[in-house]
Amino acid sequence: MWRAFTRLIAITVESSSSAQGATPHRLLTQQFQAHSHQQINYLSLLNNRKMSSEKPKVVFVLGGPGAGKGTQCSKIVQRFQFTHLSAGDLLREERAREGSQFGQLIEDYIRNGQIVPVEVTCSLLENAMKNSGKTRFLIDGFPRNQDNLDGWNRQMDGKADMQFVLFFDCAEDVCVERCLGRGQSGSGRSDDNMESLKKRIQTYNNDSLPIIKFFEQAGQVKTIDASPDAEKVFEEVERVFLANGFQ
Ligand SMILES: Nc1ncnc2c1ncn2[C@@H]1O[C@H](COP(=O)(O)OP(=O)(O)O)[C@@H](O)[C@H]1O
Ligand SMILES: O=c1ccn([C@@H]2O[C@H](COP(=O)(O)OP(=O)(O)O)[C@@H](O)[C@H]2O)c(=O)[nH]1
Repeated sequence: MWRAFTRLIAITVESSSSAQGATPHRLLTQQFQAHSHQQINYLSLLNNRKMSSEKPKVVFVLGGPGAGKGTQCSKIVQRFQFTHLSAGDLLREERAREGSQFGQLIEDYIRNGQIVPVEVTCSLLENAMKNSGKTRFLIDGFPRNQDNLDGWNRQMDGKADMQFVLFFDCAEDVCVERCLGRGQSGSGRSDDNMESLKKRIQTYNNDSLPIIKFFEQAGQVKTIDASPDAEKVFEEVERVFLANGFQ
């Protein structure tokens, strides 16, 4: 049945532009929701370690594709005691995992610049948090839309303390240039090309920016100008962490 489902997804992606009033994302999500309930449980079963008794502290790291989130997270990890969890990397790992039931689904979403249903992403994040045995996390590239935010609140309610959102503010043309540069220097990513990038940017503007605005209205966003070179950007980042009590 799952194979039939993934085939259906591929067909849906191809043909959905002609479907009346239905975006590819909506169709994919509907198909996913209709079939996912039995499939998803195994992700929860992957974890068999217990989380430490201290409630984990989480910083959400957001910004456009190529804004420099991953680059800055590596620097934060070197300077402060944080564990970096990139939602995109976890999805790519799951896609590559032999026997994964979600491989094709993840690939379809990523290539189309769309956002994977939260049940998959949030389970991967929660498992990674538990398995790390650590208590301070940078959650990079998540939550990216309302579905992500709702899913996180549902699944992680009472299990983690979100400290703030680190937002890398970066002009669209700079983001595009950086992603294409990353593709040319051998990222091997199936979405570091102009065609996927257009869709990723559209998704970012339509779905992710409203989430950043939501956090901003709640006074939870620390905005960093991501346009200077990486060292300069990190000077600002470091200031934010120090000002928020991290050593
Ligand atoms: N401040 C910066 N200035 C110039 N290039 C950068 C900067 N930060 C990151 N890059 C480069 O841009 C590309 C995207 O950075 P990355 O950290 O992977 O972004 P993201 O995780 O936001 O997608 C990489 O090739 C990286 O080396
Ligand atoms: O929570 C997430 C994070 C990533 N993605 C998918 O993974 C892609 C790459 O995300 P990543 O954060 O790795 O890269 P970025 O777009 O920020 O460069 C996105 O376009 C989405 O298709 C997703 O569906 N949910």
